[in-house]
Amino acid sequence: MEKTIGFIGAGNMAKAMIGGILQAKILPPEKVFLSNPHKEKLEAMKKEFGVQITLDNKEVAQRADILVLSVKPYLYSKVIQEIKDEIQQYTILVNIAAGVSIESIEQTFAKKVKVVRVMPNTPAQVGEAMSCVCVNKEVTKEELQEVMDIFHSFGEAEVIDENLMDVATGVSGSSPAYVYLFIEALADGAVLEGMPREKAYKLAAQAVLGSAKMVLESKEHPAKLKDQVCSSGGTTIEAVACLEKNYFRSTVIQAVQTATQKSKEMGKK
Ligand SMILES: NC(=O)C1=CN([C@@H]2O[C@H](COP(=O)(O)OP(=O)(O)OC[C@H]3O[C@@H](n4cnc5c(N)ncnc54)[C@H](O)[C@@H]3O)[C@@H](O)[C@H]2O)C=CC1
Ligand SMILES: O=C(O)[C@@H]1CCC=N1
Repeated sequence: MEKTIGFIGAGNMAKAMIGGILQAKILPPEKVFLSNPHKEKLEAMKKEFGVQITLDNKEVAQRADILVLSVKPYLYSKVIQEIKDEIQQYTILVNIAAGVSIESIEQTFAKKVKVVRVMPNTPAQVGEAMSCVCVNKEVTKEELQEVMDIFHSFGEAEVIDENLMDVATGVSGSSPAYVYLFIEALADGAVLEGMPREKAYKLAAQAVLGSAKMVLESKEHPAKLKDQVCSSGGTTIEAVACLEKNYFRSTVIQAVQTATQKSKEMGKK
């Protein structure tokens, strides 16, 4: 890719995306720019990835053709005020913040600006992200394709309507955390029954990975795949009954709803 990419904010999501981009070799580290107020954080990222670092957000805004605002949502308007005069007509601004709408960004700029809103997730770091993408009308089809190429380089990416961004946050942006809780709990159960912890994490994580792959590749309904595991009068149905009795699915449904509502609330502020 000819373009440069910049990240303002060197936190978890920037690290995951940079890791994914460099692993996929879609851009060399010299074309990746990164700013953050903490020198140590930047130096650690330089050491790990070889990217270009600076304490100056404006410098990244000047040098990036595609500029990812990877700061917390509440810092968006402050950072935009700081960099808005550095943005070129051709700069594509990528908004990855939970609850921050395209319209609110357009209003902060008070001039025409190309905005891509994305909800990625941290498995970007290992090339297995799920990113949901929408754009404003200033972004051309070719520019959307370039942005999609970046997000496809470290996982799956899909264009969705902006009104689905809050629920996309609930079901995929936030959900790696729920899955890690599940893996941790699976492993704790195994440790309780006497398995060494490291082995328990491996077994639990591989079971989750394999099951997810089955859903994606077989295209079967998850309930059918579940039925294939549950032998009549066997071990699994005992565990499934226990999960049902303790509101497992209902709790997960409520968790997705809660994250979605929170994203909506954040958008109203
Ligand atoms: N962590 C995740 O799984 C996901 C996060 N997001 C979004 O990504 C954005 C970043 O989230 P995280 O990386 O998790 O947060 P984080 O807290 O890990 O990273 C934010 C970084 O911004 C830096 N920062 C603070 N003030 C700054 C300023 N004025 N200029 C430049 N940098 C500044 C902080 O030092 C920190 O390194 C958020 O808007 C979040 O909603 C979206 C999808 C998933
Ligand atoms: O917790 C958050 O607000 C961010 C957005 C999705 C994942 N992390």
